[in-house]
Amino acid sequence: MAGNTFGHSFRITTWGESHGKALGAVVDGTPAGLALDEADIQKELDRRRPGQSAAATPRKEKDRVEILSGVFEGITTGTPISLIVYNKDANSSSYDKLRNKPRPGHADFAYMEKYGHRDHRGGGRSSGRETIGRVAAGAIAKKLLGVYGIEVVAHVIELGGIRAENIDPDIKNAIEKNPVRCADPAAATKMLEMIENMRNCGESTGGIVEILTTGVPAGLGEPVFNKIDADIAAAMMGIGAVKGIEFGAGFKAARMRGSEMNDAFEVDNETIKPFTNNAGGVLGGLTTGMPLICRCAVKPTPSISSTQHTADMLTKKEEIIEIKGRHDPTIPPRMVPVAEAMMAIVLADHMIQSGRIDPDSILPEK
Ligand SMILES: Cc1cc2nc3c(=O)[nH]c(=O)nc-3n(C[C@H](O)[C@H](O)[C@H](O)COP(=O)(O)O)c2cc1C
Ligand SMILES: C=C(O[C@@H]1CC(C(=O)O)=C[C@@H](OP(=O)(O)O)[C@H]1O)C(=O)O
Repeated sequence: MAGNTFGHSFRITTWGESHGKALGAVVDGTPAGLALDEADIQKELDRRRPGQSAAATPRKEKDRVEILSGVFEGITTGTPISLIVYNKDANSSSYDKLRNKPRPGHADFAYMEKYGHRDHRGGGRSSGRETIGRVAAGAIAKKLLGVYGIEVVAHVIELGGIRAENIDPDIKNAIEKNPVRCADPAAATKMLEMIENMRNCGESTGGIVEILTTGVPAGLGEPVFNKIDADIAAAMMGIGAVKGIEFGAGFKAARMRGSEMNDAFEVDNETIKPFTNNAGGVLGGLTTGMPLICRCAVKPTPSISSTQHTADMLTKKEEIIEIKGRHDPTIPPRMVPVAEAMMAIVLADHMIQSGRIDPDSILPEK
């Protein structure tokens, strides 16, 4: 399968570059009968778009989406859904000097080694702007999952070494109250100060994004290949700047005893369920019916304004660069809607693959 496409039964292809004419997605496999309009998709793109706060790149884009196909009279037809967002505020001049000088930590060098020719403006295809297509497609997946009571919420739990301690239980609303999308307001204030300090000294910072999914039925996934956790890991690792993923107790599990790690079972109203959720809602590649919990480690933004060593790929001479332009001082807050979208896409894919989507139940009542 080509590198621009993800999924099996619910399949997305993203296309476009950061400074090209437009970006978008083609979504294949949405069942017919789902109520869908541009507002459903715009709502998610508005959470992703740049230029909204001191925690994000100052590039100003409205990121207005148009649905080109696959929806008639506000209802999906089961045919490919094509989505487009035009670039309006690409400022490519700051990239002229970088054409042959790869930015350390970005994809410039690896793309040149693979293709020998690339759109260097704004990082081209390797830009975080590619996530427009993911978030637009994810909005459709979220709408579909909503019919079945499945909800995905992501939030920033660590940034620049500052950890969220007192997390508001109403994470979904709490994260919309601060630009770092952390559900602990005190930690969010410190994180914002940290971002500002880093920016002032030409630096950037990374962090951890947690993705929580509730309402997932037990038994979703496959037992050997296409394990649900393997598919989620591939989805999350496919987002730029993600360097690691863990489920439930995650890396801490390596230091736990079996008796601590195992989620013992209890019976509640004749329903068997585990007391605890160190497994993060997955055992044997299948969901357990407990909330799905995973976390992604996000590296610091590679484009920083401090001087850095690089080399000119034409002259083969060492060079010093100072990167100008508009960059995210940190990526985790911007990752939140993207990680939610990728989780929703994997779950919608598995719901469809396993025959759990009933076309009669998604058709809105007349
Ligand atoms: C939403 C989002 C926004 C990003 N913003 C920036 C940015 O402003 N500047 C930058 O240099 N990298 C940014 N990145 C990271 C690069 O896209 C990423 O590091 C690059 O593609 C190399 O991929 P890798 O880090 O996964 O190896 C962003 C990534 C995402 C997902
Ligand atoms: C514009 C967005 O983020 C961009 C992600 C990005 C990168 O290298 O990933 C680099 C910057 O883009 P440019 O240099 O083209 O202005 C960011 O502003 C966006 O997410 O919409």
